[in-house]
Amino acid sequence: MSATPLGGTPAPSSPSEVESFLELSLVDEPAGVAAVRRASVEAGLPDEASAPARGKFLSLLTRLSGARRILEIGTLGGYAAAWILDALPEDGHLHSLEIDRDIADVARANLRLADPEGEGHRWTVETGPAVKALHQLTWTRQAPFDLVFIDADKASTKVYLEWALRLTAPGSVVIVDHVIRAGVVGAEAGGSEAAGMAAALKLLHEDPRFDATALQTVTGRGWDGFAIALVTGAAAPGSAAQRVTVTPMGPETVRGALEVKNLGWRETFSKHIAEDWLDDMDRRLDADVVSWTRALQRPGNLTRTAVATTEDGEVVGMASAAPVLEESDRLATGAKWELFTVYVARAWQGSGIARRLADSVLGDEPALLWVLEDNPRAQAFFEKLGFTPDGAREELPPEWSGAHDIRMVRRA
Ligand SMILES: C[S@@+](CC[C@H](N)C(=O)[O-])C[C@H]1O[C@@H](n2cnc3c(N)ncnc32)[C@H](O)[C@@H]1O
Repeated sequence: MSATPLGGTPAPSSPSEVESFLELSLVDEPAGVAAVRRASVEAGLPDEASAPARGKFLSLLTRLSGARRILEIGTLGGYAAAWILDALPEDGHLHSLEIDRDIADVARANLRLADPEGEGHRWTVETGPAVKALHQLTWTRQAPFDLVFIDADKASTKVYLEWALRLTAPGSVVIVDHVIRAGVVGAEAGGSEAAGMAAALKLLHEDPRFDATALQTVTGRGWDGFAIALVTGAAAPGSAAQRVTVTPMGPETVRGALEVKNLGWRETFSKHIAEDWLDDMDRRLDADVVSWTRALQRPGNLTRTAVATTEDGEVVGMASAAPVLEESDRLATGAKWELFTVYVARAWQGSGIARRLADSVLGDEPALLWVLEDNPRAQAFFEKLGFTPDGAREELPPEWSGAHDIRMVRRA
């Protein structure tokens, strides 16, 4: 049959006919993307590019996830890359890795058709073995990537997933294409590709830093499938961070928690607050320990606290939240809880502890927080927790040398 748009006849009756039917009915290939597909065929590239419906899926995923920094492993002629670029915001960047020099040259020429002005700032095709490039990406400022698309040599997929963990942040999305090929998924099915995919699926399942599923699909090329994973921010299995426990603050952990907080203030605010003021804060530590301990034990205390403690009993992180007190905040945002503090000792930063602390005091309830306007790192962390700036801005007291806080809100 010849596939026809909705309402056409006869009905499609095979996977390739259904695929053509869906493409005609649903997937409008943008002109630049179509040009890349045609140029790839003319260049005689292997017929291994994503199908249009898969390309559109990647494009939608880019928009759904709000991804700005994207990593693709396995460029081929740049067909999937062109779909991603079609959805990428103006200030976004796609970094794509291709081992074959000739193929990478074709991909660059193709992507110039789709995005002539974007080379070097909206997109880059890097030639060479992906593992080498991934190693170098850890030293550049391009990571963390918001979205990683793994579509290269299947035997190495587990290794690419391990790199993806190093090059992403909690909230990032990872797609692995072709986890299923002709129904083959397990190592027992034989071959290095099947073994590679089986190892990748095992990692996606067992490593708490991923929360993943896989869907099998039928395309014109046969029985296929992809996995999709969220990077969770949990600690690596077996790592020291995983053995850190998060519990409510008690009298025995108040001092450690306040020491972590005071150090956090020095690291974060020393350019805004005078040294004397920070020294005073340290001198008040004993008095603060007494007042925090009393406050925690006071009947009806509504403040929620959390501390992160190592196996040796050292406090390496703390967080606190309380019901929103300011009527104006509550009315403007609908938030129930205000996150007051989240601090993690420097040596433990980046290991998922801050997220565990914040989750412990907020759960998933609507919440707000105020954060220094000039602290993009903290704002990026809170964005990964689901907070967004709502436009409110306040000048801080005089000792803050004119600095401002902005309000960030996480709705239900
Ligand atoms: C399935 S194709 C990619 C298709 C492309 N993502 C798309 O959907 O349009 C796989 C590509 O990965 C490349 N590749 C294979 N091994 C690689 C490696 N070790 N490093 C980088 N690229 C690799 C191949 O040369 C090939 O072009």
